Amino acid sequence: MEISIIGSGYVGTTIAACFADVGHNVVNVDIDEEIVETLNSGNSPIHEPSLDERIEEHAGDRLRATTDYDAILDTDVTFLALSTPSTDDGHIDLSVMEAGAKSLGATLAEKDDYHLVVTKSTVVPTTTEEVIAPILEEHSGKTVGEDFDVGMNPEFLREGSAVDDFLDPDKVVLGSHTDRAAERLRGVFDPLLERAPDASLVETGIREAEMIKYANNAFLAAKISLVNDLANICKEYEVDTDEVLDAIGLDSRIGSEFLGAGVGWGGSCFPKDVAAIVAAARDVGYEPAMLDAAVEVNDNQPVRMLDILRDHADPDGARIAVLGLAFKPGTDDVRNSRAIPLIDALLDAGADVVGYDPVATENFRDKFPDLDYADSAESALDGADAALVVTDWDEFAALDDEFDAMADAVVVDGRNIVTRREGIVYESLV
Ligand SMILES: NC(=O)C1=CN([C@@H]2O[C@H](COP(=O)(O)OP(=O)(O)OC[C@H]3O[C@@H](n4cnc5c(N)ncnc54)[C@H](O)[C@@H]3O)[C@@H](O)[C@H]2O)C=CC1
Ligand SMILES: O=C(O)[C@H]1O[C@H](OP(=O)(O)OP(=O)(O)OC[C@H]2O[C@@H](n3ccc(=O)[nH]c3=O)[C@H](O)[C@@H]2O)[C@H](O)[C@@H](O)[C@@H]1O
Repeated sequence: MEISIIGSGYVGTTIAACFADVGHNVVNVDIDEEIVETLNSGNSPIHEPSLDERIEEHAGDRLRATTDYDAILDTDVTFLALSTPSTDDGHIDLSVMEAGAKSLGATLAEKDDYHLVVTKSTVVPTTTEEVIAPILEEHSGKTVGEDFDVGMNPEFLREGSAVDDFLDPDKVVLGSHTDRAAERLRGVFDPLLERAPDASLVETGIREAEMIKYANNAFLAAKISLVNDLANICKEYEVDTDEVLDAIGLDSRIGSEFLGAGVGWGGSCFPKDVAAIVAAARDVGYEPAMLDAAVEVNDNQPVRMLDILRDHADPDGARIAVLGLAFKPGTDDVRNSRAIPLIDALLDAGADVVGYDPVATENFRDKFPDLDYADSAESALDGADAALVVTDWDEFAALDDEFDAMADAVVVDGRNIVTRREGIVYESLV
């Protein structure tokens, strides 16, 4: 099938390379010329395991990129993979989606045959039908349901394992309203589903598909917050948190994944998506008490971590090593990293902070240009009065003698990964 993808960021690039991999011809349309050039030269504009090889293999053949929306005219289906950030009050910001839909609509005016437009981005229920479709109609002069259809296909990939997650998903969710749209969407995913026989296919309505994405992310974020709530109680009662969580994970109704207690969830999606669905709920007069609580628990984990630090060291004037700046291991992404509220609070308290991360230092430097950065965990710890472990990188779990070089070997572990031993004052957050 001929597929066009608008937006070649994290999601657009990954799905383009993977669609090419399963045999489709794919064109990425992005306004960023550098991204387009990078893709056309066979390289990946983002860091993601096994993406480079796929782009190198398919670029110039089944995969190409352009800044020209006219490329859409030769395709059967267009995916909108544009960013959907938050406004200051937490609502979804649709301005990028609206701009993309306008350009797409104007291009579709020139298309003679039927076309399918699929929202891949995470959008609140009704957006595809009540925002995107009317823009497409206005700018193309065509009628939805007659000349073209809209659909919704939420994405569940994770950063750091995006290619594997996309090619071997738990489920594929296809939202549509007409048989014609459903059939074309199935045609896109058939070759992928043949290669991933364990994946479930969920065919549903458009607003259901939109809500499934939020329900998925909100459930996972709330699961971590509930785990953290329980872990905080464990700590107060001096109960071994790991033993409790391992045991509850054996109940198949609970499951053992996403039970990692600690300093909480960050990243480019959980915080903005939970905020967006909470704001959308309030817009229709519903108070989402569970989701509010999930956010409150998450916001409070860094505060608890600093309280624990204060039990052992006064941050004022102290040199504090922060180990881990990425929002999770395996990525250089620092968006909404838990390190941000922690470092803000440490600086407010008068601490002299030194940060270290195996790969995310440069991205963090953009946010905190004046911070002191170390080029290894060892040098961050050298002479420090205390250390906070914020990201669960394997190399932090392996630290040992390096703690002996600290002025005071106080370690507060926000991810429960450091091995407790003689000679260090060790306290885990949970
Ligand atoms: N990043 C992730 O891990 C996941 C993201 N999502 C959702 O997917 C959507 C896209 O997210 P990302 O790929 O992370 O965004 P991104 O910000 O990485 O990429 C967006 C791309 O769109 C391009 N762009 C902006 N305006 C444009 C226009 N008018 N025409 C053409 N291109 C334009 C930008 O240059 C950029 O390359 C969001 O709704 C996000 O919530 C869903 C699952 C996973
Ligand atoms: O919508 C999205 O963009 C994506 O958001 C998350 O993926 P991602 O943000 O890449 O990373 P996760 O592995 O889910 O981790 C998110 C945050 O939760 C934290 N986390 C995760 C798991 C856990 O057990 N405990 C925990 O604190 C991580 O440290 C991280 O800060 C979802 O897992 C994806 O399914 C979804 O597609």
